[in-house]
Amino acid sequence: MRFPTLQAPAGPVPADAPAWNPQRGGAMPFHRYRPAHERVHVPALLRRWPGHRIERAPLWVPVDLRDGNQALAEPMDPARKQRMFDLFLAMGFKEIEVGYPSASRTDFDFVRRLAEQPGAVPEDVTVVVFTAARADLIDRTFEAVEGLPNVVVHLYTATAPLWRDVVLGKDRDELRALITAAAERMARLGEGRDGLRFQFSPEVFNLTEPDYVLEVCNGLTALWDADPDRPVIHNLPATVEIATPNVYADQIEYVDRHLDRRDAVILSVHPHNDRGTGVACAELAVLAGAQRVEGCLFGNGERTGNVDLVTLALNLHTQGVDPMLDLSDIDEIRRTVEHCNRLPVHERHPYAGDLVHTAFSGTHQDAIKKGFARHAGTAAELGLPEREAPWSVPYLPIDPADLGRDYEAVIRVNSQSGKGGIAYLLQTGAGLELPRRLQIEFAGVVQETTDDSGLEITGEELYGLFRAEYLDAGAGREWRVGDDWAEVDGRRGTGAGPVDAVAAAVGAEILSFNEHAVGSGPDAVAYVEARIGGTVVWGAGRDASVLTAGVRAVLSAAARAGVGRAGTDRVAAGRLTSGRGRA
Ligand SMILES: CC(=O)SCCNC(=O)CCNC(=O)[C@H](O)C(C)(C)COP(=O)(O)OP(=O)(O)OC[C@H]1O[C@@H](n2cnc3c(N)ncnc32)[C@H](O)[C@@H]1OP(=O)(O)O
Ligand SMILES: CC(C)C(=O)C(=O)O
Repeated sequence: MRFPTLQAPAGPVPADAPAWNPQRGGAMPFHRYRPAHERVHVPALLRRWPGHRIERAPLWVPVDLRDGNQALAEPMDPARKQRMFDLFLAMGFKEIEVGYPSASRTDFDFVRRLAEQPGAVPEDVTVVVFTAARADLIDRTFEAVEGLPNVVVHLYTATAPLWRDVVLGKDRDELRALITAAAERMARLGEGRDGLRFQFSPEVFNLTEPDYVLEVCNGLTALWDADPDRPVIHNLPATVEIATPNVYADQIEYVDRHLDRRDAVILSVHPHNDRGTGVACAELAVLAGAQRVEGCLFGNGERTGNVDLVTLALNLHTQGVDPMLDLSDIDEIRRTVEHCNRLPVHERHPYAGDLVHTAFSGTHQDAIKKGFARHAGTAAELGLPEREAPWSVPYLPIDPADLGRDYEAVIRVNSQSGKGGIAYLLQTGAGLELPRRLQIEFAGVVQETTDDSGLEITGEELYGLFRAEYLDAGAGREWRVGDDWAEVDGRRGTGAGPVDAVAAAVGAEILSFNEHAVGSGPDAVAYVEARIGGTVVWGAGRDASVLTAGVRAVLSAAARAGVGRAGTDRVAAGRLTSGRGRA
């Protein structure tokens, strides 16, 4: 274990490093690996994909019940499989890979139940089943799908040189012969069956020579006699992600442009996420010509997972493209997937994590608060409900409401928060609209508390702090007022109105005064900024009477300036008993 004595790498600074970059290398055995472009050569290509845009959703195919399932320590039991399948239907998937029926009894029985239970598979939904290129497995697969009206039988074999050599022990020709024999068997078993289509995956496509992929795929297109009404699916997996996404896009575009009977082929992709770029690979592949994407919800799958279909779909949504899936209750989807997979979805997972719409930091909160206000204004101007108005709020790429979430978690306060977030929570939680300078003053109070505790503070706790600091500050004082006079604890003052008169009675000069009703409830809140004894302080009061709220705000400011706090000022000593109010 080197960590306790970890030192900066000792290697030399590369000769061509610019002066501003003093990094030294040599700490990691990187020389053991070869770059992707040496492992797979994509023939020269005048790329078109960089200039394309994604303007419609590809055909989505969830493979959670097969590829996702084979990655679980505890594979799904039949109840969990059914629950996941029902979720896919509810979300609007039209093609669903349901298992590897020749591999296990659970999968076989699950497919049989779908075939035998009336109405288990809606008419417009196609079931995909997976098989290796082995006669016994293919036969069992066809047994499983007997009676299903719309089926894709998905054949796979690894085609990359390392797999040919190490795993299958076959050269290119021998492997092509094995695939062809399997495909012929499938064609024979499927003869005369309506609603049956075929899919082929050259596993580890991304490490396979492109000309070999074309040789095999074009051979199968011909063998299965694909046509536009009964297209074949060629699915090109990045089984183990090994290169930057642009390399995958080049590979897909190359195949797209060289496939035979292109209109009789659905070009599909199946990215994994070993480099953390599965989503980018899928998106660039669609730019490059892919029409169908296989993946798993929230990116479950072998090793670092399959590409995440939820992220892909919502990436489209946030670009104004119909994702063609219903993701409007993301938390229910997440809960179901967590239940079925017995794996948690990370708090930072795109779109779905618990924390992904939450800002803790001050400047982000300030921007979001302003963004919400602007959004409400825009909606009003357009005469649209806020849920319908165009969305453009800083730091929130999606309206959480589109995913069935409320705004409660959007702003949360801790020691890194500023006035904007605090004001937002007081506004949304307690209906208080603090004037800007009071926001600044109160933020200091909050900061002291959160710095001391190191903890987050909830909206309720914030209101408690505000009440203790301001609303209760002037409590315990006796006062009465007339139109232009006031008496506070026996001290008299006069002014243009009762609140002015109270200010005069406690020796305060009012610099600003604001009041508003609290939501649709009976209470009003008043805020006073006052100069008292040379200091400027804020006070706030709350009451069902606007007048009382105003008086209390002045008394609160006075108390906070040290005037009238019990034991600190002589007016606190004597109480009038005939007053009209008690602060
Ligand atoms: C990238 C992917 O996701 S591929 C899908 C992988 N999924 C799974 O493996 C889950 C389910 N699989 C299983 O339960 C089992 O592997 C079974 C039941 C299908 C087969 O089990 P077994 O007969 O015991 O074989 P085993 O699992 O050892 O498979 C390896 C054999 O299949 C061969 N093989 C591997 N892939 C393929 C293929 N696509 N087509 C034909 N043969 C293949 C291997 O070369 C090896 O053959 P060998 O025994 O002659 O050396
Ligand atoms: C065989 C294909 C579809 C696959 O699961 C993979 O390559 O990951």
